[in-house]
Amino acid sequence: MSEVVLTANQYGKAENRVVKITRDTDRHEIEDLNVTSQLRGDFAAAHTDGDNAHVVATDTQKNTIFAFARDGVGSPEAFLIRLADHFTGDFDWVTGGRWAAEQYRWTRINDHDHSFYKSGPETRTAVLVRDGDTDTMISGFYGLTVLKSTGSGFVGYPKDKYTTLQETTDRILATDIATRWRYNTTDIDFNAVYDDVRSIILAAFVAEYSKALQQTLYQMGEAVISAHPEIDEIKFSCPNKHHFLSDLSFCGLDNPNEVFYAADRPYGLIEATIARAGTDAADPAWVGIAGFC
Ligand SMILES: O=c1[nH]c(=O)c2[nH]c(=O)[nH]c2[nH]1
Repeated sequence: MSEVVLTANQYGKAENRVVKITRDTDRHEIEDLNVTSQLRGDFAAAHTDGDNAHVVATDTQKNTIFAFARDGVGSPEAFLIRLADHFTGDFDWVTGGRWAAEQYRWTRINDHDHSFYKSGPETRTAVLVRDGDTDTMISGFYGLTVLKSTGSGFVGYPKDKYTTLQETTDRILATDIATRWRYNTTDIDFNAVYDDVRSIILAAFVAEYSKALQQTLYQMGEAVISAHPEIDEIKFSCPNKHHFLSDLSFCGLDNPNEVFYAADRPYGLIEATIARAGTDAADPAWVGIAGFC
């Protein structure tokens, strides 16, 4: 048998679906999350000898998540920091871990006190990686679908014998924004910064004529990094949701950019990372976050 060694490992309880209702007054608040806890540290004996003396049960991790929710969530990021502090504080051999959350959006129905509709698919994300004394927080969202019906074009690309795409200076630009950004600190008001980053991204989508989705992603990232010194890096993964002009000539109709066929596949897939100049591009906290380059 070959000699082997245990290298990377982590474990915990994945996808704990926690809904917290704050009902101190008649006007309830809802926080709806999917939380994953994974511990890192000295767990070698569990793997090599089946010795569970260090294995904080995944069931215990789940219970801790629900117990902490009793006090409220606040922000997904703050909730993850609280979990990390607990597990690394109470168990000497837990030297770090990875805690992740998704948060689903609920909006009041007609400003009602305790009735809501789910205003997804837009979903907020947070990942905290703790390695000893180092915390790295990566926040983001996915599923925010945006469209502009003009103010976008695509020209000047190389043409070869396989090129059929016609140049256009007036097209629909539509995408589902998925983004994650890395903070260089955890000492911030995460909800306030989140709201601001989201609105900066939307404002940048609107602001300028788009010569390509690539340019628009870069402008979004540049705006976020410029406005937020506590963010060093932001990634985007965005499908180009093609809207093809429908040819209505078969029945004698013109089509001045009014009727489109919304193709669902294939789609262009445009991904980019925009970083503050001089920051380390290979932060290990990105490992395990799929779907971004
Ligand atoms: O914004 C775009 N970027 C591309 O790279 C591309 N390629 C393509 O066919 N259409 C588009 N649009």
